[in-house]
Amino acid sequence: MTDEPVDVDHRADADSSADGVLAREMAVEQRHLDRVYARLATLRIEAAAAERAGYGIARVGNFGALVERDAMVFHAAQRRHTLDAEHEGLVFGRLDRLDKQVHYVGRLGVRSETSELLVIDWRAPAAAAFYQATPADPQGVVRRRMIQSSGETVTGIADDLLDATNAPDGMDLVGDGALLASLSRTTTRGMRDIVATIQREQDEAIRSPASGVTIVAGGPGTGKTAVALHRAAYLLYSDRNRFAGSGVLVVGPSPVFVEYISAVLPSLGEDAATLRSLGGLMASVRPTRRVDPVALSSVKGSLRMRTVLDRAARGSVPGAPRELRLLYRGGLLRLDHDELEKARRAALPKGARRNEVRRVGFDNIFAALWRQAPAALGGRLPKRAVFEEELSEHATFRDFLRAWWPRLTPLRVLSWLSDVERVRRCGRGVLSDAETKALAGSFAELLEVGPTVADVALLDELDAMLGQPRRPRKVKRDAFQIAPGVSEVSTFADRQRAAREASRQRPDDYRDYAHIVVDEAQDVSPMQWRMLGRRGKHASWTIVGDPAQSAWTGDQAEVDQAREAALGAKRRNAYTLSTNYRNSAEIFAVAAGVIRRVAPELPLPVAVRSTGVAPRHVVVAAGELAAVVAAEARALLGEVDGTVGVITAVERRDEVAGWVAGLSAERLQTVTSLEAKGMEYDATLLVEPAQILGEASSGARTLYVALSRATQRLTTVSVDASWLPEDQVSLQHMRNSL
Ligand SMILES: Nc1ncnc2c1ncn2[C@@H]1O[C@H](COP(=O)(O)OP(=O)(O)OP(=O)(O)O)[C@@H](O)[C@H]1O
Repeated sequence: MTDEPVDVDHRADADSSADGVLAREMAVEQRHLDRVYARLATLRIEAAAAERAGYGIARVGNFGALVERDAMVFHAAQRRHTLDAEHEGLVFGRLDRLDKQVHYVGRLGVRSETSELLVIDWRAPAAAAFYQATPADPQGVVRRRMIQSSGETVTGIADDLLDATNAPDGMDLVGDGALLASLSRTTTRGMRDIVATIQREQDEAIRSPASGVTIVAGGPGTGKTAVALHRAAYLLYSDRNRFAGSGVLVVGPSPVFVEYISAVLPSLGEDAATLRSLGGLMASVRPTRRVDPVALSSVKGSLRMRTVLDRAARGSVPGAPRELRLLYRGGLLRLDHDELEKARRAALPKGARRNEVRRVGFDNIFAALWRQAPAALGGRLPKRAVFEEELSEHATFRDFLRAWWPRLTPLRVLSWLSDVERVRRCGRGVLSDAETKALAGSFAELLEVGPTVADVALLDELDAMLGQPRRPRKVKRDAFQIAPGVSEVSTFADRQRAAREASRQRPDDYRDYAHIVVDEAQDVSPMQWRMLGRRGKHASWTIVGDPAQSAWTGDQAEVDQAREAALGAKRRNAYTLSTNYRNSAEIFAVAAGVIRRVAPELPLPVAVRSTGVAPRHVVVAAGELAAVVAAEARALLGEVDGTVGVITAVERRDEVAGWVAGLSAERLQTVTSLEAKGMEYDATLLVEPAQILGEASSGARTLYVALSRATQRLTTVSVDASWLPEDQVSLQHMRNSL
């Protein structure tokens, strides 16, 4: 990499007023941007042509040509891919270094036709100083400049002087902080990348070592999700073969959340990561919106369910034949219930997978029948091979085997647990009476209504316990067969291409990810950790979460145990984020008041932005709730340009959604307190917060989440105002009639 200085223009005789300096500096940056975009246009044309030509060379097929093709196709394909990505804000930073070099930082690296470095990719080591340098530790940077642009036009610049002693004469400083400007912008439906304003503590977590387990903690709005996504992009950049080849899986709490974050990686030019919600990890299962009560989902998430499921998976099949009676060669062959049970148990030693040892069960039946055949058949007894062959073709016998040891699906086994007596048998010693009844009741709805999110981890566990029926093996495709007759494993371009191909061709139940990012990790249950662990046996991990926002009401020791088992003995790298970039200070004060009541010692992040607008707490009579909620939602839509989130207790969601139906569908979303996890809106309207508080023993933490979703406006509407922190009571607006 050459670090030649690029064209810098400091004209001493120019206008020295603030506006004059700003205009001059913006013109300097505009000239650079023009150069970059012109170069980009050429590169785009060249890339398309080079790729076509490169594959033309490949068809010639000799070794020298392949090497040449390698270079051409690699650069061309990579370029075309990145050049086609979104380029708004392509160049967003500039570093003036002590050694007089000037580096521009942007979404991708761009060189001039003479290999001069016009832009450094933000993920490259040379760009790290843009995020990490401070006046206390300038890292060789004299001035850091943020460049804002719209399309291809520079719209603003903002400077930090990092090394005043070494600043050259005539170095101008302009602008206000770009971070605060970016925080005050309007929220759209999707999350946006923060590549231009990543802060130092965030950058350290993003660039944490690729191997091992990176753990990022921090309160609401500290950028944990943003860090997790930028880290995925960083890993894909730093070792594309490994991470794009075997895949990066990003897991979030809900489909609403996954939709919210889905645009961030593509905006960074990365589309190789797989995004899934916790309920969407099994390709064959789609959970419904049915939600388990918090206490029940803690039972379903508990490791105790392993015992229950294991017993269910190994138990007898409901409705299976209790005896076998077979007329064969004029004799009666008969196995009673005890003999059938013996054959089943002998085929299922501990750890055996039922679908995989089906053949052993069948063999046991043949053996038991053969033992009694001499007595039943006398002189008509054939040789054993003939006996087995004839039985295998005997229709009644085949029907019996199918009914006695069917191929089982996880859904079928779980639905057996709708029978309360079976749950009692399978749960002996691990489930209370109340838990037994609640589980059976919930599984009764499984076949009719569909599984809940917590059921998915149970189905996945059963899938692992039951195993796959044996299937003929498919011929394995050679990932490095790049074209018919052209096969090689040694060139970078091929690996690159194979990696991209691999991500497209990954099977639905793919499990061998190179890296797994888990967001909102505080809400992952022990059974869900096991489900994640099965998908990353050889993976490195990024775990992002905030224990204070957890809705888990079960045994914390179980969570720790399951999580440690999933992550394995890999090295841990821990980071803590301390600034809340989302909430205005006024809004976060309400959330802080709620969490302080249950966790007075908890370190809380600092909200850096103040809007001067106090949250609005409206107290109404029960009969007025619907009308006031609709009126307040309408008011918020008028006050902010962006999104409004209406947040309710789980059981009220549909009712409240009905109250605000008809208001802006693009800008307003009604979500439950649990769906609100990780989300962000310009304004939020909390309906009856006391009900969220009372939903479960984790109610205060869930209310803390709900109260910390808004960037600009927070309104609460309560019939029961007892939840209000004391310092907020004076702000409440009593309202008895409309
Ligand atoms: N360095 C930054 N520059 C600009 N915006 C930022 C920065 N860091 C975070 N943000 C913004 O702050 C908001 C909160 O970030 P994010 O959702 O990642 O926080 P979080 O820690 O995951 O929050 P929570 O735990 O509450 O879900 C987002 O809008 C994000 O874009």
